[in-house]
Amino acid sequence: MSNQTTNLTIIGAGLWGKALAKLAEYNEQNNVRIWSRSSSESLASVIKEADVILSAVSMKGVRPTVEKLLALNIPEKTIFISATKGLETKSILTASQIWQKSFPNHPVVVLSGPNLSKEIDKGLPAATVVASDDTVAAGQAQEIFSSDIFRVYFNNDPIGTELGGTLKNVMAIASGVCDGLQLGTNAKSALLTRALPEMIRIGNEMGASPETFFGLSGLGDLIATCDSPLSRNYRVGYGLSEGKTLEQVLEELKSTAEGVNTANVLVELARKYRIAIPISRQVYRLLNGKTTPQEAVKELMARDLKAEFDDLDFA
Ligand SMILES: NC(=O)C1=CN([C@@H]2O[C@H](COP(=O)(O)OP(=O)(O)OC[C@H]3O[C@@H](n4cnc5c(N)ncnc54)[C@H](O)[C@@H]3O)[C@@H](O)[C@H]2O)C=CC1
Ligand SMILES: O=C(CO)COP(=O)(O)O
Repeated sequence: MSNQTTNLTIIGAGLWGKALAKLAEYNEQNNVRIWSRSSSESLASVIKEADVILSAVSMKGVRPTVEKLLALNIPEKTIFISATKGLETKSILTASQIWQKSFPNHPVVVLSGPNLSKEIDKGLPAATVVASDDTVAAGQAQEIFSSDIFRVYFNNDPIGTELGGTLKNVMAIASGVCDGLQLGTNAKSALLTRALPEMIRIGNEMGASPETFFGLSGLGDLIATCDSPLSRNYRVGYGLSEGKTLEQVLEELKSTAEGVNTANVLVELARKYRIAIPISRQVYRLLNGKTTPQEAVKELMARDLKAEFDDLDFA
């Protein structure tokens, strides 16, 4: 590991931005600054010396953040890291796609993995993935965050890495429903196992490598989020299964549950590219008051019988 100081500015001081700041500060060679909309300092002053700018804002904050930064003449060598897990309404772009389209000459890295912020805050061990077409930038991101409590892998499939974290949020809502209705371990196992090919089908259409979904950012994050009451998306599903309205659940949560918006965007994406998304579709219907938790389960069980692997393209 190099001893050179890296100036890192984190934008977004929510749960994830703060946890990432703590992880970066754990390594003494990093000089970390954190900024949010309510900060007293100007954005221009906190990014002035930045070698790396990490965005941990929620999906709806990505475009406004990008627009603020576009006005600030950032040197092309500055690396952007995107830690958001979501899809933009209308454009159907991921956060890193927005960053890369807006800053085509900058290296963009995705950071995603099974990383429940409350566990990370306690200093519990965890692992994640940094992914980029730019291997040097990915290596630098790896150095910033790697420590004896955080193991950072890299790959060169940013879209696959990002989609793992994004699509599992919808599955976590389904999983919360499954547990809330006390459907049992067999049902949960079937749900999570069938969730993976559904995520891979979407990934195939968006240019991701199927194998990425079997890694930490796919299967890893699916397991973490779908089996933990620390996950806000899981809690959305659990709350709905208890008969609460979505508004009630979100009010109680007082935090971001990206899966709600992602489910709505996914239905558009599936329509456009004719992708079968049976689980996500039931989540969408439930979130939009078009079905009940019990009815959604019945509909999934009544689907046409099919071969287990006939819809996966691993080519
Ligand atoms: N909390 C966690 O365990 C993890 C969260 N993530 C992802 O990180 C992202 C942020 O999540 P959290 O920090 O947990 O959410 P949060 O609700 O705690 O914080 C959201 C942050 O986004 C900012 N924001 C929202 N709208 C904005 C706008 N229009 N302009 C500028 N900033 C805006 C808020 O000021 C706040 O700093 C989400 O995409 C989430 O899926 C990823 C991994 C772990
Ligand atoms: O992405 C996460 C863990 O990897 C956080 O999940 P929630 O957004 O559902 O809390």
